Amino acid sequence: MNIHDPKVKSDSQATSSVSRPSREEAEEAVRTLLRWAGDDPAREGLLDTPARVVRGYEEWFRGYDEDPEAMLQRTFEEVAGYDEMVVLRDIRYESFCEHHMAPIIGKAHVGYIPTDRVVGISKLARVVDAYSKRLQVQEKLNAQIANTLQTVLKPQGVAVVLEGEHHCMSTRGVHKPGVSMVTSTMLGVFREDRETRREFMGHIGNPVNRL
Ligand SMILES: Nc1nc2c(ncn2[C@@H]2O[C@H](COP(=O)(O)OP(=O)(O)OP(=O)(O)O)[C@@H](O)[C@H]2O)c(=O)[nH]1
Ligand SMILES: [Zn+2]
Repeated sequence: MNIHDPKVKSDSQATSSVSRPSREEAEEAVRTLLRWAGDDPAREGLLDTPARVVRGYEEWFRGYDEDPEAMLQRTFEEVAGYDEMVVLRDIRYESFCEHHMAPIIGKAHVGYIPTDRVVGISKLARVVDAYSKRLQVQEKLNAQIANTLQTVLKPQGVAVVLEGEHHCMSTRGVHKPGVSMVTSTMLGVFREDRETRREFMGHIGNPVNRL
């Protein structure tokens, strides 16, 4: 698919201009898939399944209704001049690959060096969640988290490393369980300064060695 084709919608267009079907339409789509799988949606064990699946979608894809930039608005300046690296490592995330709608399960490691204000650490994890709970490719998820932190907090730099197991690779297709995809986005001083990057990697440990 050529995403530069004007007929192909970009991510932001796709999420803002699409009208949502009703809950009943969504449940009917699940019944169609159940029939496609070869089962009978009218049998007792499957009667409530469409409603459960739709409730599951509300949870798995709640990120479309969340605003990551708004999550970062409250910051704290009283940190006694602390201007060193802040790292949150091993943030579990659960996402879905946009090619197969299969789970991507992994860990995010997020670091930044504040300029004059810090953000509550739970908000870093909330931003990871808000972008995870959407259809994703790992590279995009990685870039979105890093770019949002950089744009809103305007720190000296941001580092985000993601590890993820893609169930589209482990449970279907090429069938390679245990494979972890590692991606990283380095911005500001993390990109420019090798020592800063090395300090961050030291804090999170080498993802590949920790599997
Ligand atoms: N770069 C990248 N690739 C991904 C991600 N998630 C899934 N993929 C890959 O996306 C590709 C889609 O390839 P296609 O050939 O269109 O789909 P497919 O026929 O189902 O391919 P197979 O998975 O190889 O069976 C596959 O190679 C997936 O492994 C991701 O987050 N990043
Ligand atoms: Zn996939």
